[in-house]
Amino acid sequence: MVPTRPLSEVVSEFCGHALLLRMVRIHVVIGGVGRLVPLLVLLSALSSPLAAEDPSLIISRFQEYLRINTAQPKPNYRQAADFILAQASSIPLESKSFEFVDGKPVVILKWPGTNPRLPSVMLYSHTDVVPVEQSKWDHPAFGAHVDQEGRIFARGSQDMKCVGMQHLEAVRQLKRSGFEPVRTVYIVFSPDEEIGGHDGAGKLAESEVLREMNVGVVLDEGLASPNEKYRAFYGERSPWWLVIKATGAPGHGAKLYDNAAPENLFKSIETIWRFRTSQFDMVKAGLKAEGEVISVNMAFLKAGTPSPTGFVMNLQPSEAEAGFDVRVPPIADPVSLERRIAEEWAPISRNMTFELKQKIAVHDHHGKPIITATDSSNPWWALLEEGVRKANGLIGKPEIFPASTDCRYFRLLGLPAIGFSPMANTPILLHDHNEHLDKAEYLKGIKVFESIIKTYTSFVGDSSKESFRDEL
Ligand SMILES: CSCC[C@H](NC=O)C(=O)O
Ligand SMILES: [Zn+2]
Ligand SMILES: [Zn+2]
Repeated sequence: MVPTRPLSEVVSEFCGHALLLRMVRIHVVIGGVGRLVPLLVLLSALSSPLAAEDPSLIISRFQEYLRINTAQPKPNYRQAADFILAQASSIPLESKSFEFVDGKPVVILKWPGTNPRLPSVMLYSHTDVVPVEQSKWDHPAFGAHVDQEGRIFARGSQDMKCVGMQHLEAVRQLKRSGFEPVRTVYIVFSPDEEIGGHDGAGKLAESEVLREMNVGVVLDEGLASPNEKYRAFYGERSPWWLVIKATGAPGHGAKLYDNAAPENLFKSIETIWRFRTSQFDMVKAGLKAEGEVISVNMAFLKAGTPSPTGFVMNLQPSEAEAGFDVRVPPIADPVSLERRIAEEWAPISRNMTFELKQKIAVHDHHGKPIITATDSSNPWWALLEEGVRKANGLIGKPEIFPASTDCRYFRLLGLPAIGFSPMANTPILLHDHNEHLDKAEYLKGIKVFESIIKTYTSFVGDSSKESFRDEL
């Protein structure tokens, strides 16, 4: 069909680009009007640097990632890596996958800067998620269902597949807009954070691969904020996983006697709980933030003599133990905490022993807290705030992350690492049932990252403060 209007007018409506109009005229002369339809398709692709992308496509890519079941203890890392690599080639970005440990890929995407000598910006996320109790969810945890209010339900929607995809989408959009970063940007996807990150971030941090990336700053995960201000984290508490064990004489269930194992364990639990209350009270009173106190929570309680029908009921057991997840802030004194454990929580005088199954260092090898500076000695903090502000976002005061993240591996190298997941006005649902994130909030987060990436990669000031090599 020959169009009833001049071809140039149709095309002008379609993409509004003078250069392309000229190309149309040339092509029409060569190929005739019969080629109009494929030509328009071609034009729409060529004109994409100017067009904003359909949000439903952005959301469907997020859903696709959420639908990959990467729950511990059997994450499908292969499928996740394939998905990320396909995304990279569609942007396009250079990509490489490293298996420091077999079957646990670290995928690294690269957007080269115009000045590759400047330290790079690393946008970091983990690909694994925690397991789910599906029966307690209203929607399939790996279905990425969007409800009527626009909430996307999936394990990982907050922790932290949202952030990984936002990094990608922000770069995709910036590239489309024609933006050219001065600094190189790396987008890194790592395995195993939820089980300690030893085979992911741990291996990357000690590798030559990281040295060659010449990283100047790391952005990793933060937490959702129930109010309008985003949260940013400069440090985190160290997990100490404590098991205390009591022993005592066994005896008849009808006999009252001192120093039975359960009694000894209970005395410790009472002491530990008084300590827990004292810490929690400071948070409740608003004197300290959650990340600034030592938290202690019971993980398990174990005693009793098993029988085919349950437990032997008329026998007082000779052993009893309890496990605690203790979280130690970087400002706490780890030596006095360990003394407290030995002297008050598991004293030998009460036939008690203890073991720290996990004891992540609170201080670095100089005996200093493992934290990222938030003052003028670290330009990246103020630049983060600037990037958020330029995207019309609000950001709260620097915080200590209450749990643990892969940031610690990079901070230990002396690199500035900031925990930041742009989710405002969002309930904190990481590791919870019905984890979800609002569609609009997700899309807003992409804009925030675009602004941060622009601000970070355009910053060319004082690189003398950036090098971490002399720390090694
Ligand atoms: C021993 S590292 C454990 C890491 C884990 N990270 C997120 O939840 C955490 O429990 O904080
Ligand atoms: Zn996480
Ligand atoms: Zn987590």
